[in-house]
Amino acid sequence: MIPQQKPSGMPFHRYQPFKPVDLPDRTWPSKTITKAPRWLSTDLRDGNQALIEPMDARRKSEIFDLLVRMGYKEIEVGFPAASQTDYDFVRYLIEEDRIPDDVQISVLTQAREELIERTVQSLVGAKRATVHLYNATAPEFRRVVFGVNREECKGIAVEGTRQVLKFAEQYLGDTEYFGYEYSPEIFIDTELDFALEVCEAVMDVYQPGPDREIILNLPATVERATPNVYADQIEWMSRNLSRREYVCLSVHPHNDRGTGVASAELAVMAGADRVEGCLFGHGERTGNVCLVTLGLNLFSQGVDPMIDFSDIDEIRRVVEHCTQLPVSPRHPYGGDLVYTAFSGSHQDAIKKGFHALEADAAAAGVPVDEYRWNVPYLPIDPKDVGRTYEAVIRVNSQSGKGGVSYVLQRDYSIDLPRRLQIEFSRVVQGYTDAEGGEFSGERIWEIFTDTYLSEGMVGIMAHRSETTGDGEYRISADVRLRDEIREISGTGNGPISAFVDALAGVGLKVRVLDYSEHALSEGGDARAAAYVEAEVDGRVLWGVGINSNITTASLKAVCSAINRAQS
Ligand SMILES: CC(=O)SCCNC(=O)CCNC(=O)[C@H](O)C(C)(C)COP(=O)(O)OP(=O)(O)OC[C@H]1O[C@@H](n2cnc3c(N)ncnc32)[C@H](O)[C@@H]1OP(=O)(O)O
Ligand SMILES: CC(C)C(=O)C(=O)O
Repeated sequence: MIPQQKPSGMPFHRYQPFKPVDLPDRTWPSKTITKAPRWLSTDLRDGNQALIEPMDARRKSEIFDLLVRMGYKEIEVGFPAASQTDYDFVRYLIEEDRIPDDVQISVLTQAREELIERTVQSLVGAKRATVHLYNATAPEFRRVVFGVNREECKGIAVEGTRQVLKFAEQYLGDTEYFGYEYSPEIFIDTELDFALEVCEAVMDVYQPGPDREIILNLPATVERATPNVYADQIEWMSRNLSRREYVCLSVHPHNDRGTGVASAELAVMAGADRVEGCLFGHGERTGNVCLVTLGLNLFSQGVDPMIDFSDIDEIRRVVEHCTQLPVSPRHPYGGDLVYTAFSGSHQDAIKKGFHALEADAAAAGVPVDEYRWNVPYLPIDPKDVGRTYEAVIRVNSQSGKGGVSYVLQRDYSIDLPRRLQIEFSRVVQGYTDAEGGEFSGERIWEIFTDTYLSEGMVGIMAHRSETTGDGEYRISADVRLRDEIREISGTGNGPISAFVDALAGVGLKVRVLDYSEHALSEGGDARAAAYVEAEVDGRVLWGVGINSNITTASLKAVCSAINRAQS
């Protein structure tokens, strides 16, 4: 019988389901995203206002330069009326000429005259600048926070817009491109007809038109609905807004339900032209939508994100340094562990995937770095974001033969035959079970050498051989047998069988079942590895030999199998 879940006792009756939007002819579910939306980074504003220690000018400047290097063209640089630090930072960017000509900075303000004036003043001398005005429009905010009715709430937005225009005219005569953005804050909880009414009223004042776009930004200030509801809201607004061709419809998802990325993506499918967010999802509470995830999600679908993520670790380092908050090791695309497989079946598939990729690329005559990426468990090639393959396969107690052998091959050029992989991974498993934690390449190599390459009962000191006229192979060898050096000789159809014959003469019975060898390196000091599967005293096990002489390597491998049988 299937176990029955029990009521949790949690006070869920205190919460109400979010009301869906009545939009039966919604079109977004059948859309796909084929080009990057316009991005706005609000790392220096929404991201900054939620830090334990807001960034100082130096840290803000580092983030700004990073965003510019990455290719962001719209950057919200602060809330200048909030603090002297924010104000001074905007002044610094302008006065020190730190803003490239093709970058539009923006600044946020409440709809309060004295704040708007100071905000606009902060922009004097900027070539391109946007003032972003907001006021909360949701019913609960109208009632509790502002104590206003719908008309009065709309009036705040309208009056604020007028004041922005007035002060822009007064202070920003030299600005080459002045932009205006309006956000009905808490849009997600605002009645759609009212959100539309406020946006229309704001547009009536601003008068968008050719070369005079207005950005209407519809924030999921607190993410409270499933992403499909947000998408319906955006599609509804997109369909019903007048002057749509002059409106840049922007979204600003937060991540309270953990679905900020999905909300942004569905919103773009629903008609949003622009997305506001922060690198690695910084921002109020659970954060703003993560721009890294959104960008690289597009990349993974073959769409140019129009942002350069090719050095993800550098991006992460700067963000961690400036925000003084760590990025989770599991963070999509940028976390330490996100291109790593510890578990055996994943490692096996990845290893096979890499081989197949190389073979397919070679067959197609295309460099592997250019070939269509398709490796199991890795949505993108870690190299495309500046990672190496070093950390792709790491070994712990969950790992199987694929992982262990991959690490040996990657770090030591050791290419174990399949049955030896199985045998050795059981050896490693014994250690990982006993010791716990992750095993580095060095540790695995140490176990490998202890297991297969260390001295034992028998060792080969020297050997001489000749081939007789009828193709028989004769060997005589000096072997160390326990503490004695003995000269032994034997014949066979090759060095291994002749050596096995010689060993039989001193009572060591070995039956060789399988053999393989490969070069470990190229050039004058080339070494080879030999692998022998042998039956010794009724046990079947592998031996390994490494030497610059391939015959010596194979005789060592026979000795290694005998020694292992004794242990
Ligand atoms: C969703 C968002 O992220 S919005 C951005 C939020 N970011 C910030 O608030 C950071 C910067 N803010 C600040 O530093 C301060 O709030 C300041 C300097 C702007 C204003 O400070 P204060 O004047 O002390 O006001 P306070 O912070 O208490 O803000 C609340 C007041 O502003 C009013 N208010 C809040 N938002 C708005 C708005 N968008 N438009 C008009 N008035 C607003 C409130 O109704 C309240 O008014 P009341 O005092 O008459 O009740
Ligand atoms: C000011 C607006 C855009 C905001 O930050 C929010 O609603 O989250």
